Amino acid sequence: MSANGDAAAEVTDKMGNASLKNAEAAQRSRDAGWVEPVKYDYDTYNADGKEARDTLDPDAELPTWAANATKYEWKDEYGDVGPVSPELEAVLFGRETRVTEGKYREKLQEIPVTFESEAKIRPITKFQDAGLHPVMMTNIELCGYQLPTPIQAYCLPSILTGHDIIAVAQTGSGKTAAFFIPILSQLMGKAKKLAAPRPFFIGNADFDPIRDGVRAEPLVLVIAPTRELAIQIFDEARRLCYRTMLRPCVVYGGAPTREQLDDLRKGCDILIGTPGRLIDFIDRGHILSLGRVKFTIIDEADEMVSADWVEDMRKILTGGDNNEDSDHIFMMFSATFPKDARTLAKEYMATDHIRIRVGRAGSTHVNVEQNVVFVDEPQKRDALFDLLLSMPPSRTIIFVNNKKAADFLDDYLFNKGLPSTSIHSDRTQREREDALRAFKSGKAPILVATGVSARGLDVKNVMHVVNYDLPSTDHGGIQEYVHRIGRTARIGNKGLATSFFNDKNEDIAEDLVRIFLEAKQPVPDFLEQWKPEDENDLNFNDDSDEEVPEEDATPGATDDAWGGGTSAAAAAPEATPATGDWEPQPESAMAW
Ligand SMILES: Nc1ncnc2c1ncn2[C@@H]1O[C@H](COP(=O)(O)OP(=O)(O)OP(=O)(O)O)[C@@H](O)[C@H]1O
Repeated sequence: MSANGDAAAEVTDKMGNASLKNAEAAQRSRDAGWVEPVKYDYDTYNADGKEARDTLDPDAELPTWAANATKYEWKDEYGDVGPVSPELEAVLFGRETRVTEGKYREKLQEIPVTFESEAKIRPITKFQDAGLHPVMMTNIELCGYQLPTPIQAYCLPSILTGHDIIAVAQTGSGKTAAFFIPILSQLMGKAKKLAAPRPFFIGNADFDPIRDGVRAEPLVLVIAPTRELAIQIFDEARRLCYRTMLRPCVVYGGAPTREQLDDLRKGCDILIGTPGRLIDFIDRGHILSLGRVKFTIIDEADEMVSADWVEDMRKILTGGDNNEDSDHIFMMFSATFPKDARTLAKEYMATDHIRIRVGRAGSTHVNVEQNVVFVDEPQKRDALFDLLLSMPPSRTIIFVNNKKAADFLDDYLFNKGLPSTSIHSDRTQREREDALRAFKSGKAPILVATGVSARGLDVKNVMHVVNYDLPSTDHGGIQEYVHRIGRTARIGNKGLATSFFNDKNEDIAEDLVRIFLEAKQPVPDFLEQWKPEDENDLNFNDDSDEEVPEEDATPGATDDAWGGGTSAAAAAPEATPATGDWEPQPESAMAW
């Protein structure tokens, strides 16, 4: 046999061995209880345009875009509250796919809250005490929210007094509902007066969005950094707007502009979007006007005020026909808020804004058990496979640091018979939505992701987060770590985070050790050298308030974690009259 022949035989042998090994691995995966992986149908799902589609199986079902998800559609004859829709209720509030409160919920309630405001506010202890609209109360009940979380306890009364707000609370602690409940409750019943004219389209077979549609003139604008997060916020809005005239819409890149446009033309009171697509629409003034916006909410605000987004944010907040009246309220929410970001954030806020912080900004939750194991780079793949097989199958997110690595690892796991899929910014939006759907439904309970998915994702029963690659300090660093591991242990559930560490990760070691010590997690020997001298004095640099001018610092506010403010009164909240029954807010409180 020629040398070439030998080489070819060797390659064939290697391939044979590899497939044998993969077959063995697949068998081990089945024995461990993982479901069979399902191949993604790229041809069907990515076929673009009618011609491409015509070549495919006509029965192949294409899922709808998340932006087109069903919502409550109001009819003029409804009066004040719309009738119940059992089918829609099942879709919106079904417990099978939604995160529900876990057994360790009381741990959420124990976290100390720092509240700074010139206004006297008393946190609520029950939703019934917040003076919410009755339809909102019913929707809260349908959501299964029995008690307000700490961030909600403070945000509800604060937002009802009409202040700008910066709110920081740990991952999975209900920040989305913390802003939507009070805002939507205030708008309920007033939507008819405030909203722009609506077209008649329900049941109107002749409805033509171009001919009959209207310009979208939302009252609420929510800006989020990623498409998946925008969709998720939209889902919460669909639930909390149920049976009301308030119509939520979501716009994000990668999905057909035309369909989002047609939806906007049916009327939009609550607009959620990612910056790029929002700007597209703002640039077309006949499609979207921000002139009526009363509430602007910036989610994951520390990310959105960073240099990466500065230009986009400027365009959105000042580039169109924005409502510049003083009654326009701004709010910022995040689980992390480093000092620099806080300083930038203040530029968007009124001087009398309220600051609410649950725990230390950027701390992790005790409900997450955090582990770190030393694994040399070449051993990581095998270590991951062994790790996945060493515990009962459960929804797992594996974070890597780049798109190539995500594809590569997804293929590796898939070839080993594990039910994986992946999500990152090089995948088409169709693929991203399908990946998430497969992950949520359990068809692909292993999701390989880049940092794009670190923030906000709220998926039921994510039991394990693996940092296959730890984030480097110049790409997200410890903040990203906090968001990543926050995909598990949401709202009183427990979860596990495992991070692979080796010499490449030394840059994050010190921050990681501090986070472990703060959360009372065991620090392994190989990280000992990064422990601070005094383990009881964890000086989180970004939690200090050094730039506060001395004359502004209030006594007792020395450990204020806000990056300062002109009059940071570290005030103990005081009483607001709590109404048990719904009473419309006085006009002065509504300010419009
Ligand atoms: N009061 C409540 N009681 C029970 N569950 C709640 C309550 N409020 C919100 N939730 C649920 O908690 C989950 C987490 O909420 P949400 O996604 O708003 O968290 P978050 O604080 O924004 O987290 P992250 O910082 O990771 O984005 C959601 O599934 C939501 O439906």
